[in-house]
Amino acid sequence: MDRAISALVVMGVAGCGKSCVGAAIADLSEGRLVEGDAFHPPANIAKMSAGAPLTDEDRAGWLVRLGEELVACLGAGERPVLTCSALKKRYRDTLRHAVPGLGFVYLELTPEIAAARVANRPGHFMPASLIKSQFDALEPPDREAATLTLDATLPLALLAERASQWWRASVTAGGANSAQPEGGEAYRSLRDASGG
Ligand SMILES: Nc1ncnc2c1ncn2[C@@H]1O[C@H](COP(=O)(O)OP(=O)(O)OP(=O)(O)O)[C@@H](O)[C@H]1O
Ligand SMILES: O=C(O)[C@H](O)[C@@H](O)[C@H](O)[C@H](O)CO
Repeated sequence: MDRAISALVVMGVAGCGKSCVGAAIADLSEGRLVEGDAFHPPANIAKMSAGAPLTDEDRAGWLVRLGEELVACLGAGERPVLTCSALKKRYRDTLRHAVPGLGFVYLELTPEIAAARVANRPGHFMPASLIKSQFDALEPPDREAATLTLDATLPLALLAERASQWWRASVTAGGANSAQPEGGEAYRSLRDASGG
């Protein structure tokens, strides 16, 4: 069944730019920004603040809650842009189960840059010491349907424009092209490597 991308998840490790890029995409696309971190239970925030990485169990309820929030937004006629690390494929599948046809924008960067960004962000609960565990858990969404991989070091405005263009294209293709992974551009796993 043809399906347009109704909602976006901006994903990647801590420090990749999910909040900044997600907000910029929401502005450009008349979407509603949903900050995934706001839905972590206090125990998860306390655990990360103490320098301990989250486990699959820690994240399970959080991901279900995020799926519910996406459904509620769509039910209210909004276009949600969710920021969520979504590090593993099964995490992304939990969100896809809640919202079929979900699009993922993956902000890719190196551990070194992620650590530097997290270290230079005073007042945020996430310590740079957890960056390695983020990459240890990361399963890049290569070859998964409806995913766009972007270089997280590109200028913020360019990242937001490319993601918004891709989302707009998916809406168009949803009416005309197959939703199969090999179908329209919006449904393939794309890597935008054209640089700045
Ligand atoms: N494209 C970019 N170029 C340069 N710096 C960026 C870019 N995107 C984000 N940053 C900077 O990197 C830091 C992390 O950005 P942001 O908080 O949006 O990442 P995040 O993925 O939401 O992090 P977390 O998952 O830890 O909340 C911030 O200081 C931000 O200003
Ligand atoms: O899945 C995770 O390990 C967590 O969601 C982290 O990614 C934090 O939410 C976020 O990055 C805070 O900085």
